[in-house]
Amino acid sequence: MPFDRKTTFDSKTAEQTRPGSAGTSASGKSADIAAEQAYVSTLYDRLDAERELVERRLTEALRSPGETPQAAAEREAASAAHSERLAQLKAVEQGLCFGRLDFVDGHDGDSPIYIGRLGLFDEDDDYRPLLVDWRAPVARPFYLATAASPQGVRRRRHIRTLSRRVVGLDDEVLDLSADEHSNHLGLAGEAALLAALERRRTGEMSDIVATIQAEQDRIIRAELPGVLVVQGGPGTGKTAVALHRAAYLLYTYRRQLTTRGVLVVGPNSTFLRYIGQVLPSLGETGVLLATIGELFPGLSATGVDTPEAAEVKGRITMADVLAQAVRDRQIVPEDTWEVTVEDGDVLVIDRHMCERARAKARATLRPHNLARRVFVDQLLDALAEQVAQRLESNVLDDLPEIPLTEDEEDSGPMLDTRDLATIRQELAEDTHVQAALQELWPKLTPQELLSDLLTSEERLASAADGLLDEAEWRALLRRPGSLWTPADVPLLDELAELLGEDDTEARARRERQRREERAYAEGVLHVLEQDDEIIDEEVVRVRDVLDAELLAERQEASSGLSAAQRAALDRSWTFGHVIVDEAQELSEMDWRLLMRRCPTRSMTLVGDVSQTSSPAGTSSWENVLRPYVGDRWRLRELTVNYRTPAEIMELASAVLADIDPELPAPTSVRETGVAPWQRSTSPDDVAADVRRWVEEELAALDRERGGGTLAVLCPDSLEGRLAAELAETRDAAGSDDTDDNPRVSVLTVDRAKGLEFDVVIVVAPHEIATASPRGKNDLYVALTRATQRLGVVHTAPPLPALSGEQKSASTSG
Ligand SMILES: Nc1ncnc2c1ncn2[C@@H]1O[C@H](COP(=O)(O)OP(=O)(O)OP(=O)(O)O)[C@@H](O)[C@H]1O
Repeated sequence: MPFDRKTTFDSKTAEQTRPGSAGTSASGKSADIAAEQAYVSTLYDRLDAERELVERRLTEALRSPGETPQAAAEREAASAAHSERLAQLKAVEQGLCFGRLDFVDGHDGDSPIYIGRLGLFDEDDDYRPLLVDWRAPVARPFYLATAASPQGVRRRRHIRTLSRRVVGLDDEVLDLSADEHSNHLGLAGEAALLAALERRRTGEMSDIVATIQAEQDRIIRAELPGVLVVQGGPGTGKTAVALHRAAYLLYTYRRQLTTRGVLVVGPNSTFLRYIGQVLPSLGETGVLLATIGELFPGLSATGVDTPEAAEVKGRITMADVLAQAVRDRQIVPEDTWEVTVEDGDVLVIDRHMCERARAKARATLRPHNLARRVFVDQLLDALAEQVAQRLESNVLDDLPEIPLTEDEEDSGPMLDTRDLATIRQELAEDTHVQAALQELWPKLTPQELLSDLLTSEERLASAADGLLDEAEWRALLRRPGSLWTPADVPLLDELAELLGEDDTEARARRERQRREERAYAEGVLHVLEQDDEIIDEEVVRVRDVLDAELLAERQEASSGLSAAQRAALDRSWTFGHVIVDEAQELSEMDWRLLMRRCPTRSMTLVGDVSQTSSPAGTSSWENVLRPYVGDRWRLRELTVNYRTPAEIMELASAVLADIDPELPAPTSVRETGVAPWQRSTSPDDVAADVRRWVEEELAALDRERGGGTLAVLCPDSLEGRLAAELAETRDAAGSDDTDDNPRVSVLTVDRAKGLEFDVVIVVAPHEIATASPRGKNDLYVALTRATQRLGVVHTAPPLPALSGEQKSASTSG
């Protein structure tokens, strides 16, 4: 029995709920719960007091008049800081304290420490820590200590609470005799972990802060710099780890990350909604959660590409196609152009003039819209020269020809540079000249260029010449007015770089603002220094710890908008750290965009190359990263599956082996004793049969677990039919425990990426597996979404991997 030396008891029975007790009596357990309740209540009192204080400060800040611009800025900064702190204090209400460590004699002053969602201190007792933030180094043994390596810990206690009430305690005594009996997966706080995993699922992910496991903790607390890749099979906690890492980094490297922000990229908006509550529940709100399709401010990418188009758009070759598409817009006319200017004169633009102007503009190596100035200058000079020559010859034509005498000199051109400048200015303002210049070297936005390109056979054929074959570039063609798709976003981003933006004025404005902020910060430092001198000349001078640059930065960071909010509005924002979930789905062009957003390459990439569905996604981390960081990246693996019970994983593993026998399947942490079922039906009856089976499963969920979620996962072709058939069942089942999300969902596999449900019914697996080149990966994803029960509905003969044939073939082979 793995539970020796582990004791679990709850407040209702005060009885141990696990076998092999450490021998605590029922009255002893009640006394323990009562003692912990008293401590936890003190913590909530402290929390309430702190909330009151911050609320008072916030009200005062909002009331302060802010008559001068300086006072108004101070007020805004103070209210933003107080509001953020208040949000943090409110977010930790549930599960404020979840752990306690008792140390062996002589270790850390012998007193236990309590671990929770944030740090609380006793102001009346020299700021003695009452509660330690889970991210603080001193809390680490809570996640890492084992009997073999106890790190001074004698007992680890998980404290279970419901609202503010202590409802149970799980104890582990860490001594070597316990190690003899410990589980083979080396789980910490096993009873608390299993209780968390057994919990009913809602449509929202929960945090795992109370039960983080050692292999996860090492990833969460890995150092900030560099690229860290986390590879792990389904259900190994990659998403959970990624989000807790964001919270840890914000806590540990607050200064660096508050100003630049953290970006978390997820595969789709359903997924972002699913994970949306985890960081706020950990008291962190300064993180931008986005899909790649949301990373071009002001654009909503709601269109859908064909798989062929998505694959081609994701290729790195598209960077060259786009560069060529930009060059194609810098025109040199075959024939001479005649431009009739506003006063009726006809000017000539010839090939030679354009070639020279274009060569000069390109030689600057500036982006298209910035190099345009050079092109325009060159051409205007040439045209002004043409006008000048014409004027001179007109004047000379009108004069009688008088030969020069011997002592007379040719007086040179009749028009001086001022005249030329005037002519040039008139030409620059002439609408016909402007139209010609716009045609030869147009000022372009990324949207204009991409839309022109994707709707024109001629433009595409030219830009793709030598880079894509005809079938490939034809896959990109679309009708004018089509919606933008997520795969367009990295292309638009690339074009934004190639085209550039003439932002001279905006930059001057920003520089002015920065100078003002710095001047303001200097003023604040001056005032603070005077205070210093009045109070105590011996104390460290303010300027020793703060300089105006830093203060200005803080001022900017706290001026109403958080870094995440500012980043969401700014395409060229660079983040302090970027976390990518389901990273295997990103295309080469997506990576190019992300690397631009993170020049320091401080990144955490989590994913599973066995789950890649996107035709543009990757099956090798090395291929993805080599162009950007060579081999300077670290790989960590997660090996334990916390979601999928062993019975379901056995079936899913057969599909994984069919994809590639070398790919390892993670080990399930628990069994449910319920084997997945498989039933067959005809394509005509599938909708009605699935409905019947869904209703049976819902009834079983209600009976056995008092509720829970169910998803039907199906190929695209069946989604509409099944959704219609299940509409009533879905309405009748109502919403999950969060009251927000329906209990029953019908989803295609790409929408179910990263999600989980208590029960999953996979319909038409053969169709899912054959619908795309990575269809078997999709099937593997679908089969690993359930936490309790799985059903498989066949509308064609079962795939060998699911019928067990493959297994028996390989066994007999
Ligand atoms: N240490 C833990 N304590 C409690 N629950 C955990 C722990 N680790 C993971 N889980 C739970 O296991 C489930 C799977 O985690 P998660 O979704 O992060 O896995 P994943 O590796 O991202 O899966 P996939 O690749 O299949 O999307 C979630 O319900 C998560 O809360």
